[in-house]
Amino acid sequence: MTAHLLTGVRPYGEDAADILVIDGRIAAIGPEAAAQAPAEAERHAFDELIALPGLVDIHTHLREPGGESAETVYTGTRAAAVGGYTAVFAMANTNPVQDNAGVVEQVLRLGQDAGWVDVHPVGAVSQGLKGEQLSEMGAMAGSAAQVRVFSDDGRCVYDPVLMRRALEYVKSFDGVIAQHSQDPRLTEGSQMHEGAVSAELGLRGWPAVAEESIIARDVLLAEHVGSRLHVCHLSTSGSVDIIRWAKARGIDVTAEVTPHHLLLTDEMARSYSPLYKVNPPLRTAEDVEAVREALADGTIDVVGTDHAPHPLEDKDCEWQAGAFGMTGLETALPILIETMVSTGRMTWRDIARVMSTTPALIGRVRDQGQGLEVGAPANITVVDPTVRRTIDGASQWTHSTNTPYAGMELPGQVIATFLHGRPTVLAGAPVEKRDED
Ligand SMILES: NC(=O)N[C@@H](CC(=O)O)C(=O)O
Ligand SMILES: [Zn+2]
Ligand SMILES: [Zn+2]
Repeated sequence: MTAHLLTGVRPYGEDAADILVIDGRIAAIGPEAAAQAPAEAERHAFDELIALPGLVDIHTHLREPGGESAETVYTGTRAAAVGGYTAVFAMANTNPVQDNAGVVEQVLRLGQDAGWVDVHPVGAVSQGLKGEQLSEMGAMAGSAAQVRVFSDDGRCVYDPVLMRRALEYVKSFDGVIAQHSQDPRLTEGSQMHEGAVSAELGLRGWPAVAEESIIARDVLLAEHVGSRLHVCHLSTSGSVDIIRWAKARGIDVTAEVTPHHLLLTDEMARSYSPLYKVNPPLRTAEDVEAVREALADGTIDVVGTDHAPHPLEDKDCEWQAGAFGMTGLETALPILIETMVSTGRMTWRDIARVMSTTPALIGRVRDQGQGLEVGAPANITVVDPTVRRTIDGASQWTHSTNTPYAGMELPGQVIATFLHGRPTVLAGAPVEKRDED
């Protein structure tokens, strides 16, 4: 038997209550926890700290296989644990692409061997992400990886016929298509959000309509075939309006926003630093306000990090040559505290909903996101919201350093993470898996 007693902690930021964990499950919460704790239980004093259900990232790039110079499953999932995550959905744009049962099972195994978080591989929609032929979605769904989320992320499923077929196909196993909504024709050579700043800087613009037109098409397709659509990294005020309309109409759509689109604007491009180059691009202050409001009112369902590590040479260069993407697993919760909790827009229960419960539901994962309740799997994140830290790319646990928050002071630090009852992070640092685990 393994047992942990978390004392003095505040579930969801509410009244302090001890939590007893036995053999991977929450055995008791409240006054009875200490009384029921076996003598050998490991004790953790977490007075004044906040407990949340383990975070679930619906959108992570782990890069392995093929992109190990940026990240491996090991380093990426270790960064996830340090960020408070207990599960991640690993995007399919690896090399080889996660478009068949063999590759998704390889990523699943790498995740299990690393042991930092549960890794749920995402399957590609199209073979080789080429947007032509459907991938072996059924085989991936039936594989050991039990894939339910399918995405060509990094690329848009542009062909409406292919998109329709994909939406139809995943219905048979309750899957979902996670779309990277970007019209490729309207964004050829685009470098940053199309607006006053791009005009001033002389960088090719990326119009909001390139995102919004695809989302509008896709919600109508999802309605037509009666299937489930997830919109990745929504970034504009117009996209929020379309999702609000679609939900009011009863369309089965969920939407995601990234931490960076909740905090940063296209003004950052004035630095010409590719650290701020991301897909979709950073938008205007009005868009930031719209996505904050939409996350608070439930129009946007979840926060996905879109953690996109890149090797230094792809970011330490001029803007035009830089790669799109920024790391995010270790800064997501601090940014949510900064933008949504400290501002009074969301409670800790709301944070648990958008960063744990709903992402697990969208991905049809049963042993995550269940909340801090007796009998639930003991996936628990313990956070100190009062600490303020200056972010420094070199001291993060991800293998890459392309964080846009370097030098920025952000609130909150994850002190501990428990994955199915086993600590993966203690005192803010990762804990290696022991043989007896
Ligand atoms: N977000 C990004 O800017 N980049 C992602 C791809 C993606 O999420 O579209 C990547 O794989 O690097
Ligand atoms: Zn994308
Ligand atoms: Zn992505």
